[in-house]
Amino acid sequence: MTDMARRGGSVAIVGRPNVGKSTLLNRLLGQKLSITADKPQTTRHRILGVVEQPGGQLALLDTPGIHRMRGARALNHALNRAALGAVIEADVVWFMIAAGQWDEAEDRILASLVREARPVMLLVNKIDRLKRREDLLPFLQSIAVKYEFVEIFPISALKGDNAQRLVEHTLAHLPEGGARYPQDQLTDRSLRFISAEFIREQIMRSLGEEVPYAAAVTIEQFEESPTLVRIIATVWVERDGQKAILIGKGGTRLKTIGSAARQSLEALVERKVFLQLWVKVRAGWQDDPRFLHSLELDDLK
Ligand SMILES: Nc1nc2c(ncn2[C@@H]2O[C@H](COP(=O)(O)OP(=O)(O)OP(=O)(O)O)[C@@H](O)[C@H]2O)c(=O)[nH]1
Repeated sequence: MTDMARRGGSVAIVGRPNVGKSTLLNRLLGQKLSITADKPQTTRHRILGVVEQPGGQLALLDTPGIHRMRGARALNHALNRAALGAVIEADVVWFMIAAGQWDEAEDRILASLVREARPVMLLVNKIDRLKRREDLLPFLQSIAVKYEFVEIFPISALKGDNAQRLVEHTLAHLPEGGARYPQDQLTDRSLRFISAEFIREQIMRSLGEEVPYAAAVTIEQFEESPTLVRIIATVWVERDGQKAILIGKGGTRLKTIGSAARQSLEALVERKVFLQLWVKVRAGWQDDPRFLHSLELDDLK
């Protein structure tokens, strides 16, 4: 097959927070690119991951979970905008839900997808979690009537069940000649950006409810050599109390976060990583357009 003939296109992965969108992206890439945690609203950006297959190329767009806006902080608007922006860019949409769960949030998301008129494949994730397998079929029947989905796919992003079939079926819906990224390109995000995300991932994972949502990471220094990547980063929080929690007694929590982030970065860059973290307070950053701009959170990316 010539390169010109290879099928390809963009696929937006959308759904409510925490259904497993980033887990699926990483699974299909065969490596971690998008951060995951057992908490809603982990993903804050649109993350491109390019999946190469013999039959073509999928440009997967992982998106922030679409959520109902409580209050109207600029950050929340940016998250929903990033998700819907990816849908507008996409040739096909993967609408992900968790097996057994369809309520008002799903109705709302579906309504916005219908408006954009893209072919929608429904992904029913976390089938490995179902206690009774026989519950799956009636659930699939009950959601099949919601919309004319192009296909409905039960999957497990975590275990990989049905993931390869999903890719093959999706390629069939993408145009010939649509592969647009070089075959060795993984993403359009810089290593610097991914580093900030990997640090944020560990904050999401190691702290309770409040602090992760008040935290943002910026990279102050990023130097690469063939053997070492040297990173100095600042973690921004909104209040002094959050700073104290993040640092922990005698600095232990920050140390644990830094060490876990360093390890996951080393796996990505296949080099040693030196990582230094600072914590600073910036009240109201979630409403500060200039700061959101510096986090690349003000565009449709
Ligand atoms: N059992 C099970 N857990 C899964 C599966 N897929 C994802 N998870 C878990 O669900 C949680 C959320 O996964 P994420 O991939 O971060 O979810 P997300 O949809 O990207 O979340 P947001 O960033 O909030 O939009 C994590 O703890 C995952 O390990 C699955 O197929 N089975």
